[in-house]
Amino acid sequence: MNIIILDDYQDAVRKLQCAQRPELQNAKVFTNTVKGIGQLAVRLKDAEILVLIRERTHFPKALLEKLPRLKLIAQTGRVGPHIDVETCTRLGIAVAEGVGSPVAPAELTWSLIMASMRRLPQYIGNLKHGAWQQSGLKAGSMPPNFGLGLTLSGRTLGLWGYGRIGRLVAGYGRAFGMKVQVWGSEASRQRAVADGFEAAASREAFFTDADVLSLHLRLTPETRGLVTMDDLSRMKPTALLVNTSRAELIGDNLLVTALNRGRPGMAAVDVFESEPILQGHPLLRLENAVCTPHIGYVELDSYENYFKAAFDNVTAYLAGQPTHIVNPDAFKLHPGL
Ligand SMILES: NC(=O)C1=CN([C@@H]2O[C@H](COP(=O)(O)OP(=O)(O)OC[C@H]3O[C@@H](n4cnc5c(N)ncnc54)[C@H](O)[C@@H]3O)[C@@H](O)[C@H]2O)C=CC1
Ligand SMILES: O=C(O)C(=O)COP(=O)(O)O
Repeated sequence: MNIIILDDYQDAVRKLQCAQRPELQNAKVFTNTVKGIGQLAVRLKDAEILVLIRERTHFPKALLEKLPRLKLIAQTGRVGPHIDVETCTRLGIAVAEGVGSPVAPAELTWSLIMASMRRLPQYIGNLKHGAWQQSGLKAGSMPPNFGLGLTLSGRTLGLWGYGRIGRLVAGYGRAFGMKVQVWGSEASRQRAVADGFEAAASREAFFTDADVLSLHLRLTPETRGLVTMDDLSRMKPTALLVNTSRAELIGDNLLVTALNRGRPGMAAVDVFESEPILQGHPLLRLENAVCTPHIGYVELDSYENYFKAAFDNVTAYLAGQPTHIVNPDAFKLHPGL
């Protein structure tokens, strides 16, 4: 089988020692992302199995129809709107998802919360340049009171979304003595209440009350642009907004405008509308923004469970026992694989 692995710019394949899986030994690995349909069609024309590392390459109908040999797309993580699954089913292309553990992204969220609330990136950066700032950061162009961090205990942690990651983040918040308030769908709020957390009384109260507000939703047509300027302008000038989910829930420009206005006072983000972001991106220039390069799953345990899950799906498919297929009807075209 002709196997192509796309977008491995975190070197997951080598780190997983895929070379030791005989079935993947001859797989062609691309580390750079190509976006145009024409270029992709050339790159992928012989592919029978495609492994997608994350979701950087999109597979709309126009591209899928140009890949006549394709039988399987195996994706790290959940299959999102970047793959036209309906077209895949019609063309007999099976799509498999490889779900990882929510622990690593939940822990990254907490790393960002703790680092940001105590201004660690700023202190560490300044100390490297010789500034011993034991009595707080110098105000400079930063919002008032930004120079002193805040403790978490007794403060309010607002979580929009209570899925696999949100739920873990809530539990860690409880361990820090925070008051956890959940907003989101009725079902999410009910699950949070069943776990002993509070549901926010209203969307307005959710944004007004939070000292730390973190988003844990999936990006869908309904959640794109979900957070508005109205929401952000209700936030406290001392509050921290965290986004490890998807940039499009807010939009980079809106967030930059809100941070420039000082509500919220600070943001910590792992996700951007276009990745990798370019040097000079406005969020990188803001003193009250802490940015990481989409590293929710970038740590050893995840490489072993998250990326491995996608490769296991390829191995199972090749062994004639496909696993984690989201569109089993695709097999109607190729009953014997
Ligand atoms: N920065 C990074 O590297 C990573 C980012 N992510 C992102 O984090 C976000 C959250 O991911 P997860 O927590 O795994 O998503 P999830 O699918 O578990 O939850 C997402 C949403 O679905 C709702 N939901 C989940 N189960 C439900 C149920 N049984 N009933 C009703 N509603 C339910 C949740 O309340 C939440 O609003 C996503 O946007 C994901 O793409 C995930 C992993 C790594
Ligand atoms: O890698 C990411 O950023 C993801 O969002 C993957 O999360 P998922 O495994 O799709 O829930």
